Amino acid sequence: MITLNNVSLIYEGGEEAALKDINLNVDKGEFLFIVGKSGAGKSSLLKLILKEISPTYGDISVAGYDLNNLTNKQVPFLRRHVGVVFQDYRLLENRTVYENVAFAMEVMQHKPDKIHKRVPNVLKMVGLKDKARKYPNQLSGGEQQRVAIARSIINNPKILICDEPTGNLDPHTSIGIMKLLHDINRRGTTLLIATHDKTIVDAMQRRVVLLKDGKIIGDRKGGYNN
Ligand SMILES: Nc1ncnc2c1ncn2[C@@H]1O[C@H](COP(=O)(O)OP(=O)(O)OP(=O)(O)O)[C@@H](O)[C@H]1O
Repeated sequence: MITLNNVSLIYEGGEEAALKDINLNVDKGEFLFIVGKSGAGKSSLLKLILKEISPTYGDISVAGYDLNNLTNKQVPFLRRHVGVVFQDYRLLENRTVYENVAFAMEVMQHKPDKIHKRVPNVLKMVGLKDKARKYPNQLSGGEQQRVAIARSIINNPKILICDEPTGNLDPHTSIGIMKLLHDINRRGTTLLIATHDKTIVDAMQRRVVLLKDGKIIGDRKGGYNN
């Protein structure tokens, strides 16, 4: 589902490579944590997979797309297959929970009756059925993150990428969010989570890729320190 072959990334003006000779293969349906200290290269790796940036060297393929040969016009086709969740939720403040999630279907030009059917189902799945008419500032951080997750999966992506999804949440709320992501993974979505959060990595006991100074120095199943 995702393959990186000998990928290196040097930012413009950067002295050292942010990622160095990365080889990574993620199969369909996998659940993967990417961990490492601040500056290790986690966000850069996710940005490469989303084609927000391009590698200096190496090949990347995502959901069947060869990213080196993808034109700017084709990037939206890749993004249809890849949902994203950020630490800071990035919700539209002047739209309700329902509207935030529906908007992601509207931009994909789904028909209104399909939107009216699917949005309540996904809100129910993330535990927000009763909050559909609320605005983001009327919700807790955990609830806002659930809206962001609902929005990220509303178009059934093959891959879900999360950058520090529990970064702003307390431990109890974080575990709730992880259970939801686990559920989404069990339904078949390939899941990549970049995180510092040792508690959730230890709790889940899944594949953990450890980055240090832009290199993969560990790749095995278990807790944060394995
Ligand atoms: N736009 C940029 N231009 C130049 N250098 C960058 C840029 N973005 C990141 N870097 C550098 O690349 C390296 C990796 O950064 P990256 O953000 O991928 O790390 P990270 O592991 O996600 O860190 P954090 O956990 O703090 O988010 C760092 O040395 C960083 O300073």
